[in-house]
Amino acid sequence: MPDVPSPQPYDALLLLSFGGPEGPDDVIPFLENVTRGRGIPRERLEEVGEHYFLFGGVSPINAQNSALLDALRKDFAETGVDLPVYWGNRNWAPYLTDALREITQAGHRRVLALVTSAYASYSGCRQYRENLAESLAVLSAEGLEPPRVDKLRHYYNAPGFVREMVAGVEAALERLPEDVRDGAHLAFTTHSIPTVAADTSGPPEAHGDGGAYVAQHLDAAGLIADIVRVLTGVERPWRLVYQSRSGAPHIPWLEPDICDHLEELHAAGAPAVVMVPVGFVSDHMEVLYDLDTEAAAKAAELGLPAVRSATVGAAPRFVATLRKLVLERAAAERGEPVERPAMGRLGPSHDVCPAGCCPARTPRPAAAGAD
Ligand SMILES: CC1=C(CCC(=O)O)c2cc3nc(cc4[nH]c(cc5[nH]c(cc1n2)c(C)c5CCC(=O)O)c(CCC(=O)O)c4C)C(CCC(=O)O)=C3C
Ligand SMILES: [Fe+2]
Repeated sequence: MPDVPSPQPYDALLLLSFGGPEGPDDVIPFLENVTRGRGIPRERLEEVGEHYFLFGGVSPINAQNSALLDALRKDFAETGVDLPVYWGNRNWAPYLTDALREITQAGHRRVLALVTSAYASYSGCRQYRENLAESLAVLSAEGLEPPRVDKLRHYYNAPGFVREMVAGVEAALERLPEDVRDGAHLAFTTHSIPTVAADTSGPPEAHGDGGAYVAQHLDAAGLIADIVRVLTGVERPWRLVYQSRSGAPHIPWLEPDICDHLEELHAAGAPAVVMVPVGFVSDHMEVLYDLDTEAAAKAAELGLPAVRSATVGAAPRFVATLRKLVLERAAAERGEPVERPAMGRLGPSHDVCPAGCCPARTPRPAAAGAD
């Protein structure tokens, strides 16, 4: 009899994401949820609200997560992985607390959380762990006995993520006019964050030379650029740039911005650019507005041929890599020896965030980590 892959000790997987508005009336309440106590200027909120209104007040992120949820369930069914998959968000329905309540009432005791952020950072890692702690506390206060929740390791260097991004860059290059294809630059983009948050991202011992956030993105981007070079036989210049900056202007955030980078490329005579959203796992608003709308308009204004490569979304190869990570972690929790596939130079991330990992400005209780 073939081995049946075991997810034990886990009895539920939780897809944990950001959430987004479903219509015009949701936009402001959603933005209020996102920015509660975070000191984002009012003007920035109004500006970001306009991005959503441009798309009928609907963020694409919920549909993207539904698709990922379906793809995970289908993959698990096909590979014999017996693990129910739930979904909860930080900022909009379905809310995390409701998902965890449902999980608790179904009798599940060990939950593995998969967050829709592939990298280390306060926003993409610890903040989700704080959300977990908060929701678990709410359930305890309701008299329920919530399950233990662990968090899956960062997957930016998992083979299925990297290979899917590579395939996306290859396909994007094909969409460029042939005469500029070989000369195209690769602009890898991710969410800008305050430089303070970048410098302290990841485990404390990783701080000091810029933090894990930038290091992990550089590792992934360099690797993708290198594989694309080998596959196409053409070496293309690449750079990691940033997008979606918010916060007050006097606080330093990671730079350069993608639009400034496009201007620089144009001034330097670059014939074309592929924008590679390496920092994002699906086509949510940051991708559809900041890249496909704003940066695309900037490139058009400059007369710079530009295409944007795909995010991994619910691609089968990405979903398969997530399943392997779930089974790897389950085996590790059972105390079995495991392979930890990882590409690039940094190696596999820790299973459990150590104390002081991606610290908050104001310390708050966090679950699924050492502190
Ligand atoms: C690192 C990172 C990721 C990637 C990791 C991950 O994917 O989690 C991410 C994802 C996302 N960010 C999103 C939306 C927003 N982020 C904001 C604000 C902020 N993001 C930050 C960082 C990140 N954000 C930061 C440091 C802020 C400043 C304030 C704060 O520290 O909170 C604001 C407030 C307005 C503004 O300032 O832009 C909004 C509306 C959406 C949903 C998109 C949709 O609706 O489709 C998604 C997936
Ligand atoms: Fe954000």
